[in-house]
Amino acid sequence: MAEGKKKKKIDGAENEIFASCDFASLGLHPALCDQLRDRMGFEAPTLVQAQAIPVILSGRHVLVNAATGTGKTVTYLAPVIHQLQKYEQRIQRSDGTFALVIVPTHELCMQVYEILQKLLHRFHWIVPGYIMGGEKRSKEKARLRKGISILVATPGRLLDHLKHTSSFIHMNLRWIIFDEADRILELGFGKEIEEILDILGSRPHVSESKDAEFVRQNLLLSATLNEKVNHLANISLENPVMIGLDDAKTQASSKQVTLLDNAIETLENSGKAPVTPNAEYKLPAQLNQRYVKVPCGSRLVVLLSVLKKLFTGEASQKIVVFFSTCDAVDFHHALISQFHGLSTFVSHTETRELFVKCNILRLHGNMKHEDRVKAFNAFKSEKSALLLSTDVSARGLDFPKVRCIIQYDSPGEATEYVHRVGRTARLGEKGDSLLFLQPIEVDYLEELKKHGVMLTEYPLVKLLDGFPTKQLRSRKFVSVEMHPWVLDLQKSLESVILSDMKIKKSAQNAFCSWVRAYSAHRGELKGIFMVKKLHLGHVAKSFALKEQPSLVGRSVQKKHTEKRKRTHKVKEGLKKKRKMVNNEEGD
Ligand SMILES: Nc1ncnc2c1ncn2[C@@H]1O[C@H](COP(=O)(O)OP(=O)(O)OP(=O)(O)O)[C@@H](O)[C@H]1O
Repeated sequence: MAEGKKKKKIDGAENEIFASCDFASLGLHPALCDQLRDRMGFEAPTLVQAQAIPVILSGRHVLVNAATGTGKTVTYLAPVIHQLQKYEQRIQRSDGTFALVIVPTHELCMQVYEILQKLLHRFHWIVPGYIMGGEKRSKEKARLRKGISILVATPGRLLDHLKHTSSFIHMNLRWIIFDEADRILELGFGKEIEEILDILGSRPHVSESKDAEFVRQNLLLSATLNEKVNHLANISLENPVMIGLDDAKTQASSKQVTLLDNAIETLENSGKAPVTPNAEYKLPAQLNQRYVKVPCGSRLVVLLSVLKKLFTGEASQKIVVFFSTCDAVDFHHALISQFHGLSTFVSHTETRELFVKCNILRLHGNMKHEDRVKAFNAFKSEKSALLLSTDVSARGLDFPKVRCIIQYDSPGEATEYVHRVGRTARLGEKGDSLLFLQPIEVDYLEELKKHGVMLTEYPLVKLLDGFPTKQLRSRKFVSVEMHPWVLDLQKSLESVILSDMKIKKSAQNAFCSWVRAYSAHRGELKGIFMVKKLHLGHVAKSFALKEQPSLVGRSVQKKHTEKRKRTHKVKEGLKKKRKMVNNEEGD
């Protein structure tokens, strides 16, 4: 939370974060403005808030596209609260739900709910609430029966209650908001969303329950929009105002965006979302983006070396490492939490210390709900910690002061790259990101370039040369794989695996699911991340496994074929595949 943050300018006016106006001038109620200032520490609106809030207050449907960490949550919550507190007759719990916020993950659900609670402090008659997979249905039913004015929900659980909880009153529903709209669809919840919109009678031209006084207003928000959002926009928004979709227009207007008419006039579009396949994504200008080219077999050693360097250089810092599967998160968490470094080289006292000295947390969709909540809260409040995670953390989560994002397993779609790196460099803060690529994967940089994302190379050899080794070093450049530090560290890692059956099993599981996830890349990315180009022996090495690659490889291939056959039978193949990797998002 960027509480008490001052106005900030980065590299000139175009990267200005805050607008030169105050919340009151946007038309918000004074008590809400006090709340934003006193409780949240927000002195001025961000640019997107200044642009969008007046438009949302006008009642129009809106599609908002703004960079990660620019304050989109308050952009939609503040106008909704403003309108609800304005009702002549105070709304009551028995009136049921007035606003619905649909989000893709449990963590984002909790986060939005917490912000809501803070914003509603002075408006005690407006009741916030949440429903999401993992929670007890019976408790949620009881809360819905009592009445929730603003409800935050994941799509699967929401649909469940819409169908089976008769005491869920939604006849007064006025707002439906999709936060991280594209992710909800990517997770395969398109059908659920259509069903939800049908049940709520909220599709344009379908709804007959509209009267002049009580019009529906739907909002869609994301830092990245893709073709899927076009579809959602078409089925849920009616003649929407687009905010942030046309850079030239929005930047030109960003200085005097406080007037509603001006904002609508300047930003209004035809009503069809102009999303092109190669749309440029907005990234925080102050984000330092790099990639490191690492041969497959040396990946684990390089990851640990980078982490060691980062945590040694700056003892107090927060780093997130993204993996493609839950098993990979579990394995690396277990390994890093017990690895003490080079067994034959460091002194006795040193070996007692962890190789990467920090609090190590993990977060993924296969964890128990309570453990997810614990990890999420811990990483939020820690001053220094390492979070190992799947993409369950990639969207919308606002962990304060994250210094660096490491994408150890590549993200796939460029949109996912943007959201992962968006966990750092929020609201004008500094941030670094590092993308791991194997030499056979470097074409991925071209893929990112198509979306205006440019990375510079990380000096890997310099990093490796900075570590001590037993062997005398020749002056000549040796390959990364043959670097003495890499050889020594790899040996030590392999000895940990050899001496502990439990962690060995975890490494094998992680290896198998990693290969499965690798083969699940879709579309053009299949041509970059090709399983057949992988050397499975080297992949095994990257899990510190010494096993013959063919043994593990065969079982993986067999499992993979079986899985494919099963998946074919399931209608919604995409949903299945994504859940295999990330599990339980959106339910
Ligand atoms: N006007 C403001 N002044 C100061 N801080 C703000 C303001 N508005 C939002 N913030 C803070 O900025 C941070 C980012 O906000 P938020 O999470 O809403 O961004 P976002 O655009 O939704 O990001 P993402 O695309 O990653 O979901 C939060 O810590 C929030 O508290």
